[in-house]
Amino acid sequence: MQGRFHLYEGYPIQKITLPMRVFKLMGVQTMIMTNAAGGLNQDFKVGDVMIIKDHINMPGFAGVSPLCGPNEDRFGVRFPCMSDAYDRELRGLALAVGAELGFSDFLKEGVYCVLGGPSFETIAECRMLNRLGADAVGMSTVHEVIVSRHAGMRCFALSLISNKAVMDYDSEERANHEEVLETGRLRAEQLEKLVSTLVGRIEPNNNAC
Ligand SMILES: O=P(O)(O)O[C@@H]1C[C@H](O)[C@@H](CO)O1
Ligand code: HPA
Repeated sequence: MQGRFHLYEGYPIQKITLPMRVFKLMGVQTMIMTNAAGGLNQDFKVGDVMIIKDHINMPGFAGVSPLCGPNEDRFGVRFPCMSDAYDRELRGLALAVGAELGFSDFLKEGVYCVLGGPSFETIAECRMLNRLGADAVGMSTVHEVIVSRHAGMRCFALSLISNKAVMDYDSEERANHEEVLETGRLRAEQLEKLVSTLVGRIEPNNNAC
C-alpha cells in the first residue's frame, strides 16, 4: 500500500483494515508494515528504527476493535491470540539483516502503543504510556496487525522514531507533523534497503492458515 487509512480520518475501523483481508484473499502470507511514531523510551533517538515486538491497543481497551461484530469465520476464529502478534523469526531476521547492512546503531526493538489521534499526546499521557511499558506511540498499524493475525498472516512491523515524545514540563519541544515528515525523508533510503533485503530473505510461510 502507498499510505494507509487512520481512525482520525473518520473511517470506520473495519474499512481501515479491509485491505488486509483483500491481501489475504490475494494469497499474501506475510504482512510488512511501517509507521512513524513518537519515541517514549528515553534511550531512543530521533531517526531510530524500532522493530515492533508487541503492542498496546488503547482503542481496543475502549471496545474499538476491527474484529467487533459478527465473526468472519472464513478468515479466522472469534477470539484470536495476540501474544505472538509480531513474528519472532522475522524480528530476528531483521536484526541480522540490519547488522549486515551496518544499521545496528539505530535499530531497536520495543513496544508500540496505538492511540486514536489526531492530536499528539499531552505530557501526562506520554509519561503514563511510558510507565505502562510503551516505547513508542502512534496512530496506526495495530488494527492492521489484528486483522492480519486473525486471518493467519505473519506480521512484521517497524516504527521510525520520527520525533521524541515530550515528557518534561520544562521542555520547549513540541510534537509536530513537519518533523515526522522530515525524519521520514532522512531515513527513507535506509528503511527501503532494510525492508527490501529482508523480503529477499523471507521463506514462504508454510504454516499459514
Ligand atoms: O501512518 P503512520 O502511523 O505512519 O502516521 C503517523 C501518525 C499520523 O498519521 C502522523 C502524525 O505525524 O504520522
Ligand atoms: N505521537 C503519535 N503519533 C505519532 C507521533 C507521536 O509523537 N509521531 C508520529 N506519529
